[in-house]
Amino acid sequence: MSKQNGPLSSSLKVKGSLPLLLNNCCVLPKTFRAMNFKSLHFLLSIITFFLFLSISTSDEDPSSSSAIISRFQQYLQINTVQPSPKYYEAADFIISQAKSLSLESRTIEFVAGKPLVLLKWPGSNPDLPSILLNSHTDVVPAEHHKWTHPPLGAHIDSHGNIYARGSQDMKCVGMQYLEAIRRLKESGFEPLRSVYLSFVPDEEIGGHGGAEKFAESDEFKKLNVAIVLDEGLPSPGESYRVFYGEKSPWWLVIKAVGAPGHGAKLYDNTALENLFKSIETVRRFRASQFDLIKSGLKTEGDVVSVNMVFLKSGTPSPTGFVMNLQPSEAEAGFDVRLPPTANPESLERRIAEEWAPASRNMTFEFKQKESIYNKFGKPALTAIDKSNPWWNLLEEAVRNANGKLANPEIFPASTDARYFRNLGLPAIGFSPVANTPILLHDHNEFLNQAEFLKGIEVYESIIKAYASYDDDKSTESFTDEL
Ligand SMILES: CSCC[C@H](NC(C)=O)C(=O)O
Ligand SMILES: [Zn+2]
Ligand SMILES: [Zn+2]
Repeated sequence: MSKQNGPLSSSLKVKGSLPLLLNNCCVLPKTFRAMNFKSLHFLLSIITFFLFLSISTSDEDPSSSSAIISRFQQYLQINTVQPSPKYYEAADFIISQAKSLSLESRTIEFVAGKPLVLLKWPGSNPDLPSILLNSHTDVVPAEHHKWTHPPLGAHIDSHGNIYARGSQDMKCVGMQYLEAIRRLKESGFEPLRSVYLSFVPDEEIGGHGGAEKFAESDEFKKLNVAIVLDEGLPSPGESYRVFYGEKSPWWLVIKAVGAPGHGAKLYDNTALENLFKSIETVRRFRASQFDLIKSGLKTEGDVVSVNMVFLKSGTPSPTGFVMNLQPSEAEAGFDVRLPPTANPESLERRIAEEWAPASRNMTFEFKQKESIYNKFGKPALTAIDKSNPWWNLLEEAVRNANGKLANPEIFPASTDARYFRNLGLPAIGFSPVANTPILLHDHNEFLNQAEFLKGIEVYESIIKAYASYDDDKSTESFTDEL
């Protein structure tokens, strides 16, 4: 299930080619005479190509901005798009990075074909609980033809914006962790606590084959984790958004049945009429929640969100749908998200009584229904006051890196952090990406290279503060109720 990773073949294989090529250049005049124009041109092209490769791969300082950006581009170019991510390519890349940083690495497959790469920077005091920096390796699909630049190209435009699926969600964060560690190592910093990095599969499809199994595993218990950092969201403004909890997904399907009949006939209780009554009710509820945000009474993280994601009905025919037949069945799917402050019992009653009432012959089922509570029966929230030293350390570390945190929020969707919070562990959602439009799962997802580099400094400050934190209280087991 778990394997220690052995040495990988070097990616700098062209390193020794330069002296050989120079030797060749010395004999060029003799060779010129023997060659026709075509073969000379060919030879010169080869020389130029290898010279370029030698310069770009061997001589570049690995800590230079261009080398850092180039590694980020390489990671973005690996096709880890759901539903067929090339996980082993991503794992090989991460392990090669770990090797260049002298980090220990292990690959664990909780589900066959879905490797989770776990890296370790050992701390000098192994008795102290550790730090876990989590990121997922998979990305959501993209509609290639609707992008300005190919979603797996990692093209950098004239403004320094890097276009790629995963540039915000969340290959940026995975690479920023690694680059921050590179900088800390170069500065001679030695961690007191061990720092782990988990690169997990399948977050975008629920995390069941990745973080969920990891959090439940004995391997995870042995890490003795004190605090988890995971993804947040980009901030359009100057301040970094930060998340101490998240909403729980309830993926709901409502089904209506009714008497079929002629498309021209007006009668009650058709399946689609029944369904539309429900859709109207759901829309009124949605509007009431949205109004609370619009009026400033509540924030996005405080309300229940509900959005219709599919509508299914009709009688198919070879040319489309039968147009003069009212169907006997119809269904609609809703993505409902509950904040940790919601009352799940009351929402479930609302669904049964108002959204899908049996009195209208309606039924409902959940494709996904996650609890808002952790395993101790409490809302899965990370403390953001003095009781949580990791929160204070984060605030201070971001400040020390000349950054500013926005007011902490509830993440409006779901992340793998929930699996760690469910254990009672503190987990903070944070992507050090400011001044950037939120383009997760959108067309033309991009991240500016300067913003990416700035985020590395922020993590450098955070990892340094976390890995140096020496306090007796933090040695308490966090698998106990907080
Ligand atoms: C419910 S698991 C799917 C996870 C996904 N996360 C994000 C950040 O988009 C979501 O909230 O839909
Ligand atoms: Zn993500
Ligand atoms: Zn995502």
